[in-house]
Amino acid sequence: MSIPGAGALPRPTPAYRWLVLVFASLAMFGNYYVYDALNPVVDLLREQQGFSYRQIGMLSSAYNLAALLVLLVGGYVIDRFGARRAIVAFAAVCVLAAAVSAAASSFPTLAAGRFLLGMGAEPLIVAVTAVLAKWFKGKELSFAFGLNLSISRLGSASADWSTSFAAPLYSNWQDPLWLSTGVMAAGLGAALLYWMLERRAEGRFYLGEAAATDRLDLRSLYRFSASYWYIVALCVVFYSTVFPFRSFAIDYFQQAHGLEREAAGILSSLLPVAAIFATPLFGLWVDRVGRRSLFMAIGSLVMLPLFLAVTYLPPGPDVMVTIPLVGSGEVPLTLLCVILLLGGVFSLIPAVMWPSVAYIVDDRRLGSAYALMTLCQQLGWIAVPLVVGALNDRYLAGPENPAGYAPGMWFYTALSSLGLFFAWRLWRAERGQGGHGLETITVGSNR
Ligand SMILES: C[C@H](NC(=O)[C@@H](N)CCCCN)C(=O)O
Repeated sequence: MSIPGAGALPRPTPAYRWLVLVFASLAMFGNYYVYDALNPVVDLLREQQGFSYRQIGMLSSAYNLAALLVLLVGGYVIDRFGARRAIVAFAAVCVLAAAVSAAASSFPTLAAGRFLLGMGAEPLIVAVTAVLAKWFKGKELSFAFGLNLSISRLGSASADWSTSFAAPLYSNWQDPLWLSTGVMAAGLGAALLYWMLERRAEGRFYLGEAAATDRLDLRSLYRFSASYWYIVALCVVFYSTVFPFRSFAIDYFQQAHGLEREAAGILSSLLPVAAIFATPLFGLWVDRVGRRSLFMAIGSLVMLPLFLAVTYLPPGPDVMVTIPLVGSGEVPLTLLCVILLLGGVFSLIPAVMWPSVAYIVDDRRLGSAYALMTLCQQLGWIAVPLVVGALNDRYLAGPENPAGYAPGMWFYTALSSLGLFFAWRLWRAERGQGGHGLETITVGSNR
């Protein structure tokens, strides 16, 4: 929407832009916290509610199913009502979803809460992306995206850390979820502050044309190149591996490796913590050197042996890991090394993969390209927790039978090898005649 007389208005000041980034990112902090708040209560849900691993997998998939449905119309809602209102509305849905989950007394109600969360959380991510594009286009857009993602990951890490700083809440599975409702309510507060900031900016600053949101145009399916589809395929298998692994990780560290809940939470948090720092750095590095498809292939190669390493390598000596102001825990050296390596991959691949799409797809279809990629991501991510949950149940995984977790780890490994295959195909395509410059474009080059 263009603003009348916009030409006469100044662009927003840098301080105003960065304040917008802070509030939009705090809403994302709440969003990622609520999603990950379920992970540390998996063992309690099994003990206190008698849920099977298959049901835990279904809770995860309920989120993705809702996200899949709502992403089809989310772009329309954002275009129709504006990102400003959409952010507040979707953040409010997340608060409601968190409260429904915390108050649930049965599996269907908890599943309904996670379904509702998918309806709010994924379009909230899309709306925040649209807001950042609007305020930062032609300015520090990549850096703003990087910082936004880092603050979001801090939300994920904080949910893991709640096993330490909110340890007394973990006598039952509901209190940690009430805490997550409070955190998301604060996120809604941040969304409202963002709403006020943008309203105040109207008539004072020129914000440019509203950016293309991630609106899905299914006709575009036929128009993308092979390189785009290799990236989408990598995105699907990469996130279908990492996110479900995270969903089960705290419980897995407790049951299969005998860690205390606090230590398991600290260990699991190292994945997003590594990403908080490393994602923007990898982004800056790749902008300088190019070689994007090669980096995606390297990331996929590093990931390949990690799930088998946690399953079959000896644990090694215990090491004390301390997170200042949060807590500390003793974790086996092998697990620590694997999670740090996985954290590196979790930083490298997203830092390279999402921006790479912008080099491959025409500007006018970028919104559609991202929407389609997110949609495909949800499809894979729906299926994998169901499979892993079923495998854990089928092979009677538990503290008395840690080997029962091995089939799930083999499944992650199979997905990782597919990821490596797609990354390799992308690398070959990009080195050939039809390459889009993923290997060559750098900040110094003229494209
Ligand atoms: C940038 C990317 N985000 C996504 O993949 C989202 N569609 C889903 C995030 C859900 C986190 N609870 C990422 O986080 O790497």
